Amino acid sequence: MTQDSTSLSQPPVPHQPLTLAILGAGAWGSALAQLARYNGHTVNLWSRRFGNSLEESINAVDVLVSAISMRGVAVTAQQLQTLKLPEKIPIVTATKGLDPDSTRTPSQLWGNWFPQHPIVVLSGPNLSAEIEQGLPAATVVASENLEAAKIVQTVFASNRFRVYTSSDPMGTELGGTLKNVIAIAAGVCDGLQLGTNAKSALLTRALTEIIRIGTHLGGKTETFFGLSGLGDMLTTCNSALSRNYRVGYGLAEGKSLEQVLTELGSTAEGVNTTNVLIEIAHRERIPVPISWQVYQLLNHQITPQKAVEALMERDLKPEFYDR
Ligand SMILES: NC(=O)c1ccc[n+]([C@@H]2O[C@H](COP(=O)([O-])OP(=O)(O)OC[C@H]3O[C@@H](n4cnc5c(N)ncnc54)[C@H](O)[C@@H]3O)[C@@H](O)[C@H]2O)c1
Ligand SMILES: O=P(O)(O)OC[C@H](O)CO
Repeated sequence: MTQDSTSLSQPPVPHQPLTLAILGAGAWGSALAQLARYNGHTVNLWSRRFGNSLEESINAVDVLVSAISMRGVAVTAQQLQTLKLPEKIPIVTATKGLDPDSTRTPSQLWGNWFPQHPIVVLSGPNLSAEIEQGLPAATVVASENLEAAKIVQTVFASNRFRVYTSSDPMGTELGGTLKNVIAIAAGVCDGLQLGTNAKSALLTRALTEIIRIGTHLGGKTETFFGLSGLGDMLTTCNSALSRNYRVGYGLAEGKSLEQVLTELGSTAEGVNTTNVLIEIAHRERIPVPISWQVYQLLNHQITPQKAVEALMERDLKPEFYDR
């Protein structure tokens, strides 16, 4: 068997066991902890509800990972600022959401609060239930500090989890965040049994919409065609394991949002993300027709059937505008 020539040109990677603090012992924090432990690393998995204090959990760690849902990020970071985080360690953010107060992404928030630390975004098609079963998956670690991204790559990469680096943290983060809005729409599409043609049309036009917003906010176009963009959209929009997809599916079945969220009993970031996204889109005057219908649906302004009609009856236009 010939060796992959690209691997010969890659720099040597540190394989020594590290100590990680993973904040958030929910579905994703627990799966990331399993991946890191699989590679022989020590993990302090912190929960606000049980176990060691935040101060104990971050003591002498080499890497900090945040897998907290969006609503807990600001409050946890504020707590962290009063503590002594080991100097210059990478902070990895794995949250897929937008801050409702500032409309900023988690990596922007972490970068603002901890300017001395390299910030790394971890995002990709990563349903935690599949990862915890040991099924193969891939993800992206993106940072302006490529050395930090490479460290995080080696922490998590294994024969069951392939990790790519990227120098586009904003694009990587926005792909994973914005697809949650589309996953709600995809759940509606399947719940109404609109067929395969409709689903393909929805996802293809949604990618155009994500790229329009994502590039406006600073992401690179090609990133949205990668694992953290198209890849994560395909996973989340096609799996009943996705909580955001289940929100849309439940709404199409005639359930109220409150009922769906109660039955879910877990984080569906797309609900908050839709509201923040529409605020950004209005402020920046970015057309987001699909996300707008999801927004109206979540805010009890329209039925699933009316949302489909509204999308189908929009003004006719070319698929692509000439540049
Ligand atoms: N589950 C997945 O498959 C998956 C995969 C990739 C990314 N993500 C993202 O990871 C994030 C977490 O998702 P999850 O699936 O683990 O959700 P979850 O509901 O299972 O867990 C959320 C975690 O955040 C913590 N948290 C919430 N509010 C908090 C607060 N105020 N203070 C401190 N901690 C708080 C909870 O205690 C819990 O540990 C989300 O942004 C999600 O989009 C999830
Ligand atoms: O369960 P969801 O909808 O939050 O999706 C989980 C991950 O984001 C999939 O990559």
